[in-house]
Amino acid sequence: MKETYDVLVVGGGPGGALAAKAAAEAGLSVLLVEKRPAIGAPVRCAEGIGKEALAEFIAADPKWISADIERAVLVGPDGTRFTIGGEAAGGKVGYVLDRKIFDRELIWRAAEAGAEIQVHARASAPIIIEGKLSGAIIHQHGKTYEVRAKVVIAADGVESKFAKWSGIDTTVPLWELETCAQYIVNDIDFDCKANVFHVSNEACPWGYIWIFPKGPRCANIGIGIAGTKSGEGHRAKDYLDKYLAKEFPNGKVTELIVGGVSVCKPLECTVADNLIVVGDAARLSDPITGGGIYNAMYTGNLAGNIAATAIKNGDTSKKALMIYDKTWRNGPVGTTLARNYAVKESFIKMDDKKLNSIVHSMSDLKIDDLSVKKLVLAIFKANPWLALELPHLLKAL
Ligand SMILES: Cc1cc2nc3c(=O)[nH]c(=O)nc-3n(C[C@H](O)[C@H](O)[C@H](O)COP(=O)(O)OP(=O)(O)OC[C@H]3O[C@@H](n4cnc5c(N)ncnc54)[C@H](O)[C@@H]3O)c2cc1C
Repeated sequence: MKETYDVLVVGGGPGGALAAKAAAEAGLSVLLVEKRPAIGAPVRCAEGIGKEALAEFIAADPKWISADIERAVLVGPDGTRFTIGGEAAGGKVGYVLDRKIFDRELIWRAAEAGAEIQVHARASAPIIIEGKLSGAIIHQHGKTYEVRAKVVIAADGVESKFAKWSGIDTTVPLWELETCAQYIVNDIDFDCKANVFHVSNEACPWGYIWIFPKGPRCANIGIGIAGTKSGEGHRAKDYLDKYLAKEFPNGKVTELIVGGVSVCKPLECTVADNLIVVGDAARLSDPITGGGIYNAMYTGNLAGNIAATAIKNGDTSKKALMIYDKTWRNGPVGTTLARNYAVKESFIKMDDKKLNSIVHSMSDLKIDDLSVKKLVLAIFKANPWLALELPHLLKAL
């Protein structure tokens, strides 16, 4: 590890990897530090991503794809199913990744572009000189390093501390932090071409249960519930155990993971002097699905490029970096997050009777793609009472 770099990236997930790659490709000296000893492990993810979203950054490769997904199925509290996909989705839909391999591939590409990668290297504090962020203290193998950088990219995920240390309020309200548990379940009979989402206040309050195939007889089966709904005897894992006992009593569990997903609004501002915040650290996971791989890749790539321009122009002030914040916020990522936050706020608090009514009406719908906007408009059409109950949601579309 050297003492000085142009860019220091904190975190080796998809956001950090894309940031490091973009900055290195622009000719900058880049150090990426990852606190865990291995990139991509342990996996804290259900690993689903849309095909088109993925293709923006990397061509699909069977070595890190676990399953090719042809349809999505929404299951209501009473078991009513709404399926979308197949021809209606133009044969696209998504993949379930193998993130242990996928995350390593992304990091490898950053390294290939020239970024230095250090694992088991934890950023523990920012270096502040004359009131300005100037690098970070890094701990690795019992040694402490002072690493200076012109720009730090905080890609340290949902548990992010770096932005907070640098003066940005990153607090996630407990009710907007989904607490998740997921098993890899083997030896099960199920539709291995479908990602399944169950909604039910009784079975998964203020969240959902997912079944994402990993292979013909194997799936990630998990649950996210609102932090405020979790407690002794009814933690995410307790709900998941109940679900598994009912739906897949003979499934063989080979892995358990737990984790958190923020479903709040993005940070009010994602830059500061010499700092850019990306991905989950910027609270950019989708408020409805909790998905954040694409948004992390998108903002990581953008951050690497903006950092390169700012450094070349000799101005890495908050004002100069604001173009990063404006670009993602005013583009498709920001507008989708804002709309889906409004959708989530309205739907999450509905009782099971209302959820059933919506899923029943959806099961009769004929819509031609997976867009949330089209789906919500169609639901409103079939459930006119929603327009009275949720007028602000129509405006947000
Ligand atoms: C149970 C669960 C299921 C999910 N399912 C999906 C899904 O199906 N699809 C989807 O798109 N998204 C899903 N997500 C969300 C997805 O995992 C994240 O949105 C995505 O990984 C964000 O990427 P990132 O690079 O911002 O952060 P991360 O991938 O979290 O990477 C951050 C990295 O920073 C490292 N780090 C943290 N602090 C430091 C430090 N101080 N020093 C050095 N390194 C540090 C961490 O170890 C970590 O490796 C799920 C999340 C959970 C918890």
